[in-house]
Amino acid sequence: FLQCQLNGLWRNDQDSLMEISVLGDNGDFQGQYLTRVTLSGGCAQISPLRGAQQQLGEEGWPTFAFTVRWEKFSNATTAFVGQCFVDAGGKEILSTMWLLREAVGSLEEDWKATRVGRNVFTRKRTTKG
Ligand SMILES: O=C1C=CC(=NNc2ccccc2C(=O)O)C=C1
Repeated sequence: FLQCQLNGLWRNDQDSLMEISVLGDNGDFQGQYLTRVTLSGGCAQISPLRGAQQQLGEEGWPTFAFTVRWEKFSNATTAFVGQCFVDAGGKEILSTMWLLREAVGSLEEDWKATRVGRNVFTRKRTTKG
């Protein structure tokens, strides 16, 4: 499918923006993540992301995974896994689940260091339409 190529600009439920720019020929990709949320109440930050997607060509929609290393404010990392779908109206969505790992001060606190959630990304309309 021509659709569900991951490169481009995506937006999630929290209104964060993700730009996937470099697609390697082995399914690797890189990009930037502009988060709208912070754990410490700081301002929005741009953080690097790296991932890999399945290369399916014509059949099926690719599964992928990527990690965001949150810059500056926090010693935290999020891993997203998901799949790209095209809905009945031809709209592409990235349906993902994520694990957010926050640094904690001791092994005793390790139990509370990882959060999990769902996130859906849709393409951000660019002016090019
Ligand atoms: O300093 C930080 C630390 C964690 C963050 N997590 N963001 C996320 C975690 C899970 C899903 C979506 C987001 C998001 O920012 O959109 C953001 C900034």
